[in-house]
Amino acid sequence: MKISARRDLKFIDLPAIRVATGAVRLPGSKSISNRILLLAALADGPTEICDLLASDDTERMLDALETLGVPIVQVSKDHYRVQGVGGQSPLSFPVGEANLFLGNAGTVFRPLTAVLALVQGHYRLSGVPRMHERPIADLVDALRQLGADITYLGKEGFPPLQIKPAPIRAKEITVKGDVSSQFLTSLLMVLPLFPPAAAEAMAITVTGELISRPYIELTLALMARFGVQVEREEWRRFRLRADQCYRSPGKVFVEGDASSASYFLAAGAIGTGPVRVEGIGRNSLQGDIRFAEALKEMGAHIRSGDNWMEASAPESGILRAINLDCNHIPDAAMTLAVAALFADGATTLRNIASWRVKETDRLAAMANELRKFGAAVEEGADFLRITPPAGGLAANAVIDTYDDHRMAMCFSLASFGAPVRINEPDCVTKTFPDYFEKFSTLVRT
Ligand SMILES: O=C(O)C1=C[C@@H](OP(=O)(O)O)[C@@H](O)[C@H](O)C1
Ligand SMILES: C=C(OP(=O)(O)O)C(=O)O
Repeated sequence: MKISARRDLKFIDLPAIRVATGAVRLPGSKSISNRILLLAALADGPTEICDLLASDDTERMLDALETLGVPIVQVSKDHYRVQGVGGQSPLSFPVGEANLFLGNAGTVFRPLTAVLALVQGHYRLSGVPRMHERPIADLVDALRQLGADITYLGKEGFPPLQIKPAPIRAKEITVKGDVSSQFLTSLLMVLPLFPPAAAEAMAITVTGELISRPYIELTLALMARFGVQVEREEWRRFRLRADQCYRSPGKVFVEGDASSASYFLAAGAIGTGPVRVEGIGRNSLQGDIRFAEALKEMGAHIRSGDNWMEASAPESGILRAINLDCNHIPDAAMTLAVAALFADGATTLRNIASWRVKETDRLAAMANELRKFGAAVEEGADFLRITPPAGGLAANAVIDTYDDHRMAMCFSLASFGAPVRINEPDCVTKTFPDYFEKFSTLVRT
């Protein structure tokens, strides 16, 4: 049965929800979709991509690649054919001069900066105002070590950027790992663009702690699908085996999005369940699959198969409070922060300083909005401690979403405790345009 949620462009009102059961097919993974689109463009020959995510972040990558002259055909709704422009040395795009608007998509802005810094063209890269507040200096510093000509057009260390042709020298470089793993991902993805002899001289050393490591594993796994093996020494040093270039795997399928799965699995864990997500399974490439382990620690029942996962609530109906290092699941950890409202004590989510430089300052935003339900929230430099309100969640809270898709999606779960209004719900278009429609098919008042 569908819930009757009132919705217009400005807000969505969710009634108090008691139960969540059923199954949803997940949208494609954002992280996999954008990596595969770029790898396909850099490969030699055509790649068929099935189950690609349709959302703002993937549209930004598709638009950028088309602007650069990469031939892309949409075969059907989520099925694309990309004609790679690789196989020439040095690599260049058919369009050597372009202005690219990349929205707020980190998985587009950072990797394209690295690729375009090497291809000897004139490019300007910009995004929404928030993208111009998200740091990129660590990546630019690493590319400058190779000789790249990159200028900050606004504030030093932040987009927008201008890239000009420059002599590039392959050499050993360093990159900081403690602000975003996307910088290392971007450098890894361009390793095969160097001519074979030069690639031998290339190595990337990470300085400082490397955060969000599963996303590096995802990058390496997808590069391997496109025929490129990277050798790594622990999480410190990465280099290419000689003489490798990207080769189209022919046809690739995009898994369902594990971060998007977290909202539905949490719904099952809070609201009776079982709730099943289809499109990811126990062998997923994505690190956010480990969100299910956190839910299990909170007492939820989890089952999984090759292409599905399912969550249901503990017999007691109440989740256990946890104390968890969430560095490996930075996106899905936001879902845990809202699930914490339904726990039997104070939940602590640690090692999430990167939240401050994402779609919004997520530590501050999350603390503000959780307090609207009467929760006691301690906001540390890199942690949150959430104590649920003793007498149940305050009714009719009005939640601001800060143009952050995950704020909108994870606060839908608060409706299991009380009616809630979510402002500006359309920010979900970044990764999951029909989130609220899918959510409403699972829940009952
Ligand atoms: O590489 C990726 O696909 C991503 C890496 C993570 O960012 P950080 O490495 O900045 O934590 C994650 O939050 C983001 O949504 C996607
Ligand atoms: C941090 C996120 O996005 P981005 O890829 O823009 O970094 C996210 O989706 O939660």
